[in-house]
Amino acid sequence: MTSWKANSWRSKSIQQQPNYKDSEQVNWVEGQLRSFPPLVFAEEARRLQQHLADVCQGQGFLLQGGDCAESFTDFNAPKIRDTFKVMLQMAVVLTFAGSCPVTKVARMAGQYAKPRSSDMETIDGVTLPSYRGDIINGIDFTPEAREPQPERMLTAYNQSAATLNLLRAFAQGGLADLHKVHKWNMSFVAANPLKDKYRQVAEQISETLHFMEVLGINAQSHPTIHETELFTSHEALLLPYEEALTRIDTLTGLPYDCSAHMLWIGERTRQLDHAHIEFFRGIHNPVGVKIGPTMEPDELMKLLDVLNPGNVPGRITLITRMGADALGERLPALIRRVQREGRQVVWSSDPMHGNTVKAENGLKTRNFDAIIRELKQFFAVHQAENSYAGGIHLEMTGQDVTECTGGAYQISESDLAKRYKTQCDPRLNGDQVLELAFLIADTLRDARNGRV
Ligand SMILES: O=C[C@H](O)[C@H](O)COP(=O)(O)O
Ligand SMILES: C=C(OP(=O)(O)O)C(=O)O
Ligand SMILES: [Mn+2]
Repeated sequence: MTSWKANSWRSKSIQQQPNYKDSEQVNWVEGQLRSFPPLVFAEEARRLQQHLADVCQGQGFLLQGGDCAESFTDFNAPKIRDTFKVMLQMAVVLTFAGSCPVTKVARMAGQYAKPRSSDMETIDGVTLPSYRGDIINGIDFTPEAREPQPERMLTAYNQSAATLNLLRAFAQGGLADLHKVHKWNMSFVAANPLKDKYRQVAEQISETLHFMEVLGINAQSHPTIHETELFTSHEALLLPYEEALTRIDTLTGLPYDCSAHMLWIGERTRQLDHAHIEFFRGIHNPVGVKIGPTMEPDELMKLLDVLNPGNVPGRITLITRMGADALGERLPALIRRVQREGRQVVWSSDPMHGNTVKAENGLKTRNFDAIIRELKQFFAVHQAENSYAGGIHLEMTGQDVTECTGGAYQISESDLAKRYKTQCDPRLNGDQVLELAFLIADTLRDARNGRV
């Protein structure tokens, strides 16, 4: 294999990139980004990889989630706070159910570039380039907005820095206090129409916290009760941006993409001989790979050979997004091959992207039951294959949007337009995503007990 450089992807074929008109402006923006400080520290990425290595061994669980696409305009503290809170609330339920540490990785502070099914969009007979995420072009349906603008990379950097700053403050400044998070969960259960379903787990957690208090385990004796650790991630789609934030770590001398702790490769850009795989093979961050229903075992092995030649645990997270109907048929062969060849991977389930449908009114949506069905099948298939189902990957927000149908509040297709705010794909709202955590609590507990 040829030697790797942060820019060696440039000699390969590439998918899903913008066509910038002004290449001098692109060069200038890249120069600016190269001169800016990294957003994360390589040591943090190694720490996340260690957590993921534990998940590989069945000693933890990965919770990854956030917007499909972050927005430049809908950017404010309550929005960041609400998603942060709901992730913590889910993590408490999953930690309790699985009796294992839950590693939290947000799709935040950098999730701005979107691959699209079609390069063009047509509305009422007018055809324009598709929206590709705020780091590339604007969502408004006008020729000006849809023109890719390189300076958007600078806004994305600045906004990522501000988001990360607030997340770090929330994580360490007291908002993450375990007792507080549990109180929010109790309020969620009390208000939910299906409260009887969720009450038992919530009460068991209350009893456990009370027991800990009695033993003197509190925030004074154990400061970790008062804080948490949250990592960031996004799809590293826009390679000029990712290249410019790739730095040599002074401690190890190795290249890390310092735009986030974890980066993933999308389903549409994982061609073995293309640019994204070339870029990813050289960075040392933990890496996710989206795996759709067409993936074959041979191809998966080749991908792992390139991305993780040393078979290092925690380096690779395989994020399956096959759809509730295809997963049962497609996943077992991949698991068997991974096991037969002794490959170290975290298996995570994205139950969102294989279950997208178009509602009658034309809005993209996903049904809550289909999402739960894919998740439950993911756990069942792993259990049947004696493999460890190590994580979930969700498009979600803490806010009260109406983008996915179903859940206890029975959002119907006709409700979708009420608060449909996503920039790209439909997200689970705060209530739906907590329900999901409570609903899979038993499944996770059984899966982990089956293994022990
Ligand atoms: O988030 C993922 C993709 O960008 C998204 O699912 C593509 O959506 P599209 O089919 O509307 O292009
Ligand atoms: C683009 C995404 O997913 P996928 O590559 O799996 O379609 C995404 O996670 O938003
Ligand atoms: Mn998406």
